[in-house]
Amino acid sequence: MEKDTSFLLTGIKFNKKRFAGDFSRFKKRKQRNDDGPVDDLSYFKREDTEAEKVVVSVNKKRKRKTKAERVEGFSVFKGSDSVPVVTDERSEQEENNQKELNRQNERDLRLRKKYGIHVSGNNVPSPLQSFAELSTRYGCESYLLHNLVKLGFKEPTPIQRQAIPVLLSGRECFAKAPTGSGKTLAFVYPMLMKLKFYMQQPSKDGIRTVILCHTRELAAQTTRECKKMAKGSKFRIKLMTKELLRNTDFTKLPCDILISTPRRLQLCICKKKKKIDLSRVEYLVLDESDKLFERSLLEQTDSVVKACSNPSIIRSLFSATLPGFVEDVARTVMHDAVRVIVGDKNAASESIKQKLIFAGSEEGKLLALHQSFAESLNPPMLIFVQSIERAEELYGELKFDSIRVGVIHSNLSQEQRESVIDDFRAGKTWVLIATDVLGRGMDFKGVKCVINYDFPDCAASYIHRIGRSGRAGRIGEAITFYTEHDIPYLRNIANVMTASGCEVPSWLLDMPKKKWKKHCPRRESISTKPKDQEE
Ligand SMILES: Nc1ncnc2c1ncn2[C@@H]1O[C@H](COP(=O)(O)OP(=O)(O)OP(=O)(O)O)[C@@H](O)[C@H]1O
Repeated sequence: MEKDTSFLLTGIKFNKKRFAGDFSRFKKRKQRNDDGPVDDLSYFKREDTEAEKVVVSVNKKRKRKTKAERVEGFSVFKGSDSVPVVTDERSEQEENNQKELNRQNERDLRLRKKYGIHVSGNNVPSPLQSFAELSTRYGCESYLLHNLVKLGFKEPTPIQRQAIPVLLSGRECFAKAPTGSGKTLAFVYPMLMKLKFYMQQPSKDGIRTVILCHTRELAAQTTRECKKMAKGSKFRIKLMTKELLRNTDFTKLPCDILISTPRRLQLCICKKKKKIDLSRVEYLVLDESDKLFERSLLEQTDSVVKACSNPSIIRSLFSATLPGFVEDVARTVMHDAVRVIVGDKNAASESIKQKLIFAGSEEGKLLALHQSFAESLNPPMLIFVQSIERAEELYGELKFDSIRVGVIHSNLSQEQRESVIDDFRAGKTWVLIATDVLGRGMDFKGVKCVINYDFPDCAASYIHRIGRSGRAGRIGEAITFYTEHDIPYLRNIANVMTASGCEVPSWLLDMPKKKWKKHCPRRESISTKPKDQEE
């Protein structure tokens, strides 16, 4: 039965004779749909012309190509597969556009291959060929480009080439790139570019960006880097300090970028009065994201992520290590994200020469350390131990030697920690003994050598610790002492070494694999005193 559509034409006098041609076309379509219900959606479909069929098939090929680009087995970051629907007739212009698009895709693939960039996700934006493209493609303000020049950065690093366009195109980003490869700039710079529109009239919308860092030291360092990159702008960049936490009415805090540890920010969220409002945050960065999602920080991180409730928020997760559980978390919080992986998944930075030394016993470690100082002390140097107690013990052993040594761990006050770091940065101390509190994220430019005095507790911790050297393309050295306790886990380190291009003796690779849970064995105390003289 024909549906009565006459109400659509009420009040219109229709000259059927004059528009007979058009009228007959409508009639034909009606007839065709007499077979089925008129309100079927197919009523609105029209037959593809031959030209359109060609375009559609080109689009299908494009669609397949985009999918092939994804890293296999990774389906988290699926989203809008927004291949444009071509409805108009194909013109010469469109054909040229398609050719240009294909050329662009090929250029992107070549560039990614050259820099070891792997991407997954839909319609991933083209990587940057140079920093100049920030201006030509994205209209970056000149003061920001000048800041890059002042910082001496000539070329983007691989992670910057890909992550910056992803964030600038308003996509969420899940990124893994080697230690010391410039991830901080990769997430700070696009933020500064996106926030630019408010520069003339600072926003009164409260906090617009949050960067979470796992330690106060890293938060302080990131704040400093942000300020360097934003120099010349009016951005209000704030570090969440103890004082700010205690004395601030957060309902009135003018702030564009807030950098904090999850613990301090959680305290502000839970405050009874004058508490912080994060519901308007536009950008949330979880730096060292795998650490932030570890059990010790998970609850605090989670409450910050929840408090940043703006539905159009752009979140990004950055780290040099990317275990499966972080991807699982990403699945639950991110939407239409792009995943960017630079280099091998389980590798350390390739510019670090890695060595394993069998020290036999605790005594043997101390001897080996003294020997390496005597042969070639190559400061500045970092020495990692597994506990606060052992850090103090080793400091006690070395402080009377003729080398300038410092120690840092979480039992020191904030002021003491800051002063130790300042001394190390200024070259007043040459050797810094540290627990894992300094194992991640810290950028001491000149560190030439890292010694793992105590074997690290997991592969990720190994990668981050040794990554304190060999930063920004410099050459570094990493020496790891091991004793009988550590032998079952040697194979895991050997795997990292192989993945980062280091030569590893074949006997090491023949060792059985052992699933690595937190390895923190009881070790004899560090002491040169004969046992009967120890207190
Ligand atoms: N494009 C660039 N060219 C040269 N140096 C750069 C560039 N971008 C960043 N750097 C420098 O590289 C060093 C390492 O950067 P950053 O601390 O961001 O590394 P990262 O990838 O976050 O390392 P980690 O994983 O250890 O935290 C810094 O000293 C930074 O100033």
